[in-house]
Amino acid sequence: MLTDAYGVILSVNPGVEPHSGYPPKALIGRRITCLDVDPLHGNIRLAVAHCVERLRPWRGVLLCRRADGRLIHQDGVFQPLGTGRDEPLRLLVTLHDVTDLCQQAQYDHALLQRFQGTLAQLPGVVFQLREDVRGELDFLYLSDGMGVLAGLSPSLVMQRADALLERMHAEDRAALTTSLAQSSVSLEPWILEFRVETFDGLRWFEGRARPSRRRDGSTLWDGLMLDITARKQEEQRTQQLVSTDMLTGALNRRAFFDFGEALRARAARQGYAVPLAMLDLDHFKRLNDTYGHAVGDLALQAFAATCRDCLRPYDLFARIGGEEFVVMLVDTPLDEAWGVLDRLRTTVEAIELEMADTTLRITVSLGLAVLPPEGSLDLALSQADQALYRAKHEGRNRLAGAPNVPRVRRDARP
Ligand SMILES: Nc1nc2c(ncn2[C@@H]2O[C@H](COP(=O)(O)OP(=O)(O)OP(=O)(O)O)[C@@H](O)[C@H]2O)c(=O)[nH]1
Repeated sequence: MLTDAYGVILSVNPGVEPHSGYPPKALIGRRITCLDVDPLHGNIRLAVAHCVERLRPWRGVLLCRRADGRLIHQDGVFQPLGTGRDEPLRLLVTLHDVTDLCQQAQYDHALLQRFQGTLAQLPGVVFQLREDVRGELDFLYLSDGMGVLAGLSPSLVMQRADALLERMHAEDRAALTTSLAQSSVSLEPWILEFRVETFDGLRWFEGRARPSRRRDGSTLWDGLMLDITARKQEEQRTQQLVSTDMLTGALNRRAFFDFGEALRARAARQGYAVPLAMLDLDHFKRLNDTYGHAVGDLALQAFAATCRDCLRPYDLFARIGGEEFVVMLVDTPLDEAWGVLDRLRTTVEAIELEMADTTLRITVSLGLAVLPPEGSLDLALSQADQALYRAKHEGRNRLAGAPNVPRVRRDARP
């Protein structure tokens, strides 16, 4: 349709009737603002003013009222014509009914809002992660759970995936790289448990996602991260219960063979030997018989606590029999092992168990063997046991080495 500079309709094409409901004749001579749902303040008035003042086209969505009163959305284009000096200014106006499109957009928007509301309520983080062909990772989407669970703003992590990766536990970061690479090649689901440093300390997460390959060669994972800290703590408590000797707090026999085997495999891979010692309290039957089983228990507890103090947290220390213990010294050269165990022996010797009318002392005998890189744990244990037997035989309260474990004097100092 064509209007003058005041928006008065000069001519219309017949197509105006189906979507406005007005016969063309009924519109000629009226202001075009009569089509607007709000003739005084609506967008049609603004569009006309814009074109007249700036002599530039205007485009936008107009909310109009049809002749039958029904509201419709129109995509309106207002184009100024005749902008020369002698020509009167006219406006060429085209209107397209986009009501269906707008309703669809409103519906989609409402759906999206509901969907995002639901995502925000989930006890986890919904994410979409992309790995491009150069192996660079970036999050295309992260739900608000990222902020709630890890204290990291989703938009920050979307800008820079490293903001999350840098907070991951170093061991888990390596596992993440490996597991994503495997999932990307095989297109098998990705699953990983990992730790993240959050505002609330170190927390455990479980990530699960399905990969898909995109046309540009990148891989896209759609998935979920859940906070599994409570479950992990429970698992750790249970694991501790089943692997710990209740009386002394040392690892029990079963745990020793589990962890010892893992330690053996790691040492074999890395090609180093592990010193291994058997420890047995001396004349323990006599102590039990003289002072009673309860005092014997106290002695075992004091002994185990002393051993823990003398060893490093990552050495393996376990009670494998009544008053029999075993130690595996991690990352320790054999000559140092002599020194460590000698110090342990003398520290045990210095334990004073205060009784009502006396002070009890205990001693320990030790047998040292070595688990070579390709050796067997059972064989090393039996060699340590034979060395222990020799220590007992030679008078107790001493450290003896298996035949293949020569004593190195310089490190045998207390
Ligand atoms: N109090 C207490 N005693 C235990 C426990 N487990 C084993 N024993 C006792 O430890 C003693 C071990 O005695 P033996 O194997 O004869 O050895 P020993 O008396 O220490 O003699 P040597 O090893 O030759 O110095 C036995 O009397 C067991 O009953 C325990 O959990 N608590």
